[in-house]
Amino acid sequence: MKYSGVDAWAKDVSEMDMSKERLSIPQYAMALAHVASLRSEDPYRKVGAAALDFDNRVVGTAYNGLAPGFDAPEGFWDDRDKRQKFMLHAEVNLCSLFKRGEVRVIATTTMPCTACMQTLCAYGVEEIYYRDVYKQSDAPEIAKIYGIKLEQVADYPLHASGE
Ligand SMILES: Nc1ccn([C@H]2C[C@H](O)[C@@H](COP(=O)(O)O)O2)c(=O)n1
Repeated sequence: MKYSGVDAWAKDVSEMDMSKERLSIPQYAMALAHVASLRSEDPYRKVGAAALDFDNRVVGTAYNGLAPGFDAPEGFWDDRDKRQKFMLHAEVNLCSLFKRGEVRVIATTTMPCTACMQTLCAYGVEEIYYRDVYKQSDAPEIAKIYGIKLEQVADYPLHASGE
């Protein structure tokens, strides 16, 4: 599949033979995560995440941002280093929606950071899909040692791999 934007995606979908073509579960979860990322208020990096249960039903979606109800003071967004410790990651916000053992699949538009990967392990998540690599993360090493599937998914409606 090749998508280069919402218009191209809409055209492709309208031309798809829906009786034969079907999104895979990772693509489905990533498309949901992508839409959630559009709600992020972080101008530097917008991250979305989606959770599916053991029947592939949607448990919820979330995105990175400030604690609910907190209004950023003037200049808050100007300094990435200063605001970093206050940002709630999409994956942590997602974990606030379920209990351990309720979710099998997570898709997140950015690879989980080390702390979020540890949290996802604690919640019993079995498969994690990410779109963008997050360089300062030990997620691949953590996934390997705990036997969690961690795979990149970059080709899905709204987004084409290589873009
Ligand atoms: N897996 C990730 C990586 C980052 N972020 C968020 C936290 C910040 O809001 C923004 C930028 O993060 P940083 O400055 O740490 O790169 O992205 C996130 O929600 N999930």
